[in-house]
Amino acid sequence: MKTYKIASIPGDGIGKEVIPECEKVLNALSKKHPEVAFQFEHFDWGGDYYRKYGIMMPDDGLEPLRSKDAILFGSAGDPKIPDHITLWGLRLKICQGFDQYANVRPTRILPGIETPLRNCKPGQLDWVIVRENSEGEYSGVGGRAHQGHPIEVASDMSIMTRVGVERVQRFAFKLAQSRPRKHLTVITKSNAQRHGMVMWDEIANIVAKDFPDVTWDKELVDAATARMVNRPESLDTIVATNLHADVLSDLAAALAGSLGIAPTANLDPERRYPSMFEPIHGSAFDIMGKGLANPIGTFWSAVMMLDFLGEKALGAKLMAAIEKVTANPKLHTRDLGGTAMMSDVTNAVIEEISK
Ligand SMILES: NC(=O)C1=CN([C@@H]2O[C@H](COP(=O)(O)OP(=O)(O)OC[C@H]3O[C@@H](n4cnc5c(N)ncnc54)[C@H](O)[C@@H]3O)[C@@H](O)[C@H]2O)C=CC1
Ligand SMILES: CC(=O)C(=O)O
Ligand SMILES: [K+]
Ligand SMILES: [Mn+2]
Repeated sequence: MKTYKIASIPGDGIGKEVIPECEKVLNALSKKHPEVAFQFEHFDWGGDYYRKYGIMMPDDGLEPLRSKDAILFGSAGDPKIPDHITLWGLRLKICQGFDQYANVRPTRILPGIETPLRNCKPGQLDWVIVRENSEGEYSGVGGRAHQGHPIEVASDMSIMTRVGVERVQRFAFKLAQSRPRKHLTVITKSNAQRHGMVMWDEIANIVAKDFPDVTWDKELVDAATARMVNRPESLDTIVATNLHADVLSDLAAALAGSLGIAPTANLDPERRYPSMFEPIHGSAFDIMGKGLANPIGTFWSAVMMLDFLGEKALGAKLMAAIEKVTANPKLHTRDLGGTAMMSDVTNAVIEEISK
């Protein structure tokens, strides 16, 4: 029997609701397939922890995570604490601390889900967005001076390193190569941002030479939004900066039906550190504590976790169960226009995997 050690960090808001549901689903999977087990260690980090100790997670909090096979994460964000404190104190501390530089965000229209795109057939929207996850606009470099005075100044510097850009592009080319279309779109803003983004374009030209079987094109990020809406079938694998891909992936999720469905993996592809799996959404202050959250994005993230752990068959089994459940409109949560509660969706997925 193989036992995977999983750090479970629900965090805040609906993260505290969807992560326990995901543990139930993984335990049900293990019950059906006893050759695999999950040993969860729980970490109560987040807004409540901050209210007690003044920090989102302990300063040496990466240590107990280091020995884990993977991290399951909910969301960082509390209505009563500034968003930059919660995000930097928890999620970014882990992503950057473990150099999880490749953030992978698949999007497709699952069975039974409606896209707001009038002319888009389900198979025409099948993307994987690779988000640079360690530097760029979210490097945290910058500062404020003259605070509160009329001459106040504030800056956020976007840091692009050759190593950082090349490694994420190489990862994206390789991912594109593994998909049937073998196509990559490199998204930048190299007309207006004339330094770092120009370097992105130059590096893409070099890395592309190592992937002769991958076709690729470039798109500026503003035009890319329109292309996602108007010609979804022209895209397949996408690579973009930390900020650009953050924005594009919420758009992608909405075009595929809901932010509540979309999964993500924060990967250290070299496996020096544990990787972290989470839904792309945040704490959803407007629905937290009501049992209304759609747990599918978290369950799909668990599929990505199983795949990364090498448990492809189990991942496929969970994905099939998810798709069986989305295909039934009676099991759609409110974000999908339905009336199902989060627990109805969880129970239905568990029922499917237990068959
Ligand atoms: N990875 C993380 O930890 C993230 C944290 N955040 C944090 O979350 C907090 C709220 O951020 P927002 O910008 O409002 O984004 P959000 O993703 O939490 O919510 C945006 C909208 O989508 C809906 N939504 C999101 N997930 C849903 C789900 N599973 N089921 C049904 N509806 C869902 C929400 O109800 C809301 O109307 C902030 O503190 C923000 O910094 C935001 C995004 C990611
Ligand atoms: C923080 C955020 O928006 C994200 O990780 O997507
Ligand atoms: K999240
Ligand atoms: Mn985001």
